[in-house]
Amino acid sequence: MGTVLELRNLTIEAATARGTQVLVDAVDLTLEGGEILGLIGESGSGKTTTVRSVLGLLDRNVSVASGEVVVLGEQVQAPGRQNVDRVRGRHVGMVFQGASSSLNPLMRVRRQLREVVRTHLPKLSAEERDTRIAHVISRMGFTEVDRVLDSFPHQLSGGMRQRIAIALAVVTEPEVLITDECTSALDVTTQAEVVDLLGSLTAGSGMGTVFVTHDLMLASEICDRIAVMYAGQIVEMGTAKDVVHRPRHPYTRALLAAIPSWDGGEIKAIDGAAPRITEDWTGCRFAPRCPRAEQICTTGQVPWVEVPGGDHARCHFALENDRGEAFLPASSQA
Ligand SMILES: Nc1ncnc2c1ncn2[C@@H]1O[C@H](COP(=O)(O)OP(=O)(O)OP(=O)(O)O)[C@@H](O)[C@H]1O
Repeated sequence: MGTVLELRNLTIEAATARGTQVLVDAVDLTLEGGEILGLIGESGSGKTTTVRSVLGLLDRNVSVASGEVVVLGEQVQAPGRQNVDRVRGRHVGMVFQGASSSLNPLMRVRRQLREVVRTHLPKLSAEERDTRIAHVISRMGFTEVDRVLDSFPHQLSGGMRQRIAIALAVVTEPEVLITDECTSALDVTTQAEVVDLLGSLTAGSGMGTVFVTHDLMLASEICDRIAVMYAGQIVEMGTAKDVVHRPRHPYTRALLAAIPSWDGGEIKAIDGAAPRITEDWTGCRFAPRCPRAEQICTTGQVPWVEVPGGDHARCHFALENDRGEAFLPASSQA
């Protein structure tokens, strides 16, 4: 289906009163049409900044310092260059936490959808536009299409509103869908419905979805691949199955250990906090909190290690567990 989004060696910095802070550091990611890529990590790890760069929505003091963002083969972000307007809304759709950020409370759903289609697909006739709108609403799982289209947002439940927000994002049939904590404000049942919906919209389509969440278990349910972010870097990248069942980075293992009832055992919070990253930082960012850290981890570059099976981890000890024992081959761990 082809690559729809690439982040190449993307570094994003913020100018702050305390000097330059590196928010996203040399991130490489690709998204294929038809796949869901999870971007997960603790609050402050740089997930939102990463995806906002794709949408051209960085804060005024934040900018791309090096690298590039490429959508459908076209560079849309690079240092001193931003060309996002052509793709945003038309080729890149977005859904954020809480539908209220994308819905206009004063407009009926039908009018909101019409405005999006009119803006991004001006050549469609009124009839084609309305056919597309009715179609997208039924794809969202609504059976009473007209009733939903004639509603104001406040007349719908939270889960329905979030599905309308998704409809607004996909009505133009974008190749890239960015979702940022789009299920966080929902109860568990509604969350599952929205996750299923994203799965069915993406699978087998030409659209790739980036699913940003702090919830590793939720990501493992919906995503094909998962990228784990820590202090601005991708520290592990692999298939969802491998990242959850054979985590290669101590941070990923710590995230899993912090999940209630993951293995029925004790929940272990990750002590300490992620460091503030400046341009002269060296060594592994997780080393101060890592149970496996040794002297080598505190200086120099940390290698991006390919592990058998094709996944990657940014760790000197990616081939060992926290006790320093070599991992068994995947085939013997089932
Ligand atoms: N405009 C800004 N100026 C300075 N620092 C910023 C700015 N915006 C974000 N940051 C910092 O960048 C880091 C990454 O923030 P970001 O929101 O991308 O993380 P996140 O992983 O998405 O977290 P969350 O889940 O809480 O949204 C944080 O330390 C944050 O404080």
